[in-house]
Amino acid sequence: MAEAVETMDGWYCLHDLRSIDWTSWKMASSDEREAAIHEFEQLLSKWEAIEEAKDGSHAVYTVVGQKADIMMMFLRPTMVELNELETEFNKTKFAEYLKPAYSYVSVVELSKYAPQKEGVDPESLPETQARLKPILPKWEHMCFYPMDKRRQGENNWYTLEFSERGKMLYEHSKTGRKYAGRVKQIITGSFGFDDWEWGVTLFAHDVLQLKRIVYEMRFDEVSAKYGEFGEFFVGNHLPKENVAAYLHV
Ligand code: VOV
Repeated sequence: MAEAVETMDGWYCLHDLRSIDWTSWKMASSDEREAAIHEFEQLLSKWEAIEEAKDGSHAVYTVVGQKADIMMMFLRPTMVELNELETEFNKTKFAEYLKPAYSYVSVVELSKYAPQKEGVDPESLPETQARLKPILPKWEHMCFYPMDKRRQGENNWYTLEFSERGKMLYEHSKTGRKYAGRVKQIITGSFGFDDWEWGVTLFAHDVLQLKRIVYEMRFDEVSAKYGEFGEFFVGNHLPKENVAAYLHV
């Protein structure tokens, strides 16, 4: 039997994607629209204060293509807080004009494949804690997709020895490191939480870097042999000060 890797788990994560019902948004009076925008901006300010206090983080992006219009990513210390935040958002006026497009529940995850230093618990290190409870970058572009590791015939990730998986992930990390400063990745685990095994969230200033890293990684053994991918979503940063202009009709 192959051995499971130990994981370190951080903040809980919700990717919440909605489509805007532009018809009913346009039919609303301008007062109603203004009130809905104002209330949403206030909620964004509340989320900013939570981020400032390092009690969570969030990122809001518009989505390119027909799969959704807005993509929100939330991180919170507990699943309960994540649920409360979702419910609070659902009760807003703005949410009345939104239709669910996709959602994904997971938790920020780091695995202990790398050799551990004698007597040092990696989870106690401040740099590990910063990665488990990250403040999401507000870079220009974001891409999100869920993925699995294949369990088919010859290619079954879950029957490979620990050392073999570790070696492949080390090779994977070498490809990733080439993109340092250009792509920031947040890997979230979703075993038991959602339909896929991991969520992959990538941030970039230059959108082409997202295409390049995903393409280049296809040639890493771990992705080439074992990667299975769900739907991809890509979008552009929507800062609070641009919300009113984005929703203007
Ligand atoms: C942006 C760069 C980048 C870098 C530096 C990087 C590094 C690393 C390291 C060091 C490790 C292992 C330890 C840990 O930290 O968990 C991982 C782990 C993981 N990765 Fe990664 N990854 C990147 C980027 C990166 C991308 C773009 C993808 C999507 C793959 C693709 O084909 O579309 C990905 C996936 C994953 C997954 C699903 C895991 C968990 C695997 C498991 O079985 O547990 N990842 N990753």
